[in-house]
Amino acid sequence: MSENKSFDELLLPVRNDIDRIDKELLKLFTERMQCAERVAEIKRKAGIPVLNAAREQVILDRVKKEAGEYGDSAVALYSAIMSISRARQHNMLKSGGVLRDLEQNSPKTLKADPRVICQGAAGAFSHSAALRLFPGQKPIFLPGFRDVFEAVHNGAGDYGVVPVENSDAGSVSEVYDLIMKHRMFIVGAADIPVRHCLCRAKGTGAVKKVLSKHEALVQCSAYLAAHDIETEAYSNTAAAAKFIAETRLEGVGAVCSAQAAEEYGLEVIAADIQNTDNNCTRFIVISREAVLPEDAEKISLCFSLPHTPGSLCHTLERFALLGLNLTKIESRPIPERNFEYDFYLDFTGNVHDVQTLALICALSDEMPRFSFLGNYKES
Ligand SMILES: O=C(O)C(=O)C[C@]1(C(=O)O)C=C[C@@H](O)C=C1
Repeated sequence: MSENKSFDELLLPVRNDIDRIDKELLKLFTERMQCAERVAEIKRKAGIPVLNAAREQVILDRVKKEAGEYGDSAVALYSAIMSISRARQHNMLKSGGVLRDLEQNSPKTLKADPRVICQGAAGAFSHSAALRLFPGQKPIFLPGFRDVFEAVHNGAGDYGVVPVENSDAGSVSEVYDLIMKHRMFIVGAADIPVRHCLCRAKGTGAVKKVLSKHEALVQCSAYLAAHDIETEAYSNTAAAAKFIAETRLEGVGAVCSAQAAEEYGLEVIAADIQNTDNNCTRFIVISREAVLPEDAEKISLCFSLPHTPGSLCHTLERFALLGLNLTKIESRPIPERNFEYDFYLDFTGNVHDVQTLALICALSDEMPRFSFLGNYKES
């Protein structure tokens, strides 16, 4: 430090330079945005899409080359500038018309007195979830997830209640795939605490093997391994309980809820055998039509991304720019497309918010595949 000057005094001239440069940058940024608006008007007349990936690549290659040692940083900066440019154009062109119609015209409340479909049998965790989500309704049980989706798809039921994720065992991938296959909307969600019991038919001997849903067996893996109990996957926890109550197979037990044990008159040998104390499963409500409450708080989307460097990062940045909090991201392989993926994204937000709707509409226009899955309340 020079003899008599403070750090502030030393910084002053360089900060003055930065302020002067920022002023110029801002002026140029504003001018560039006005160019983007002119481009949008031309695109409106010509009916061409906002995104032009080839043009963006030409710009990115050029700035990388011209910025020398700052090449990669310049690419990051220009990617952000062009993302903002696209967002402006999408707003002007009111992109994503289908989604805007959905936001305007979808019902805001769930149907009264609906027919609710669940997988499994009475006493299943889906049953608890259905009672939490639709108090007073008597759900209809079908054997598989596929049956639940088909029943809702063909109108035999209004809503289906299915699990999507467990805090210990992770996602139920079959359900994610069925959501896409049947183009269902998610219209509600609830987190249900999951406590498993080891049960047997009264009067049968020591349990050597248990039947239960695959996910439940995973959630109880530590206990079952410690007690040398063989496992066999069954369609559902409560269905397994019902099966062993009916067949009374010697040495065969079930892993199920205390309610299922009671429902089918089983003896509980050990309670709370799950690996973790706060074991919890998230259930969603699926529907053929969207329901978009004014106070919905969670949005789910599914999209694929172009195979370009940083495409996921730049997409997520757009959520950050609006202060939207991502609560889940998951990738699933796209059937028949080797090593290409759909991304499932959950974030807190409401589609009736103008900026959030604009972002979703912009993404729907830009992504190779895009589905808005729903905006719902969590109970
Ligand atoms: O040149 C265009 O077509 C534009 O829309 C402008 C612009 C940009 O900001 O440079 C924005 C979006 C396109 O994806 C490509 C480039």
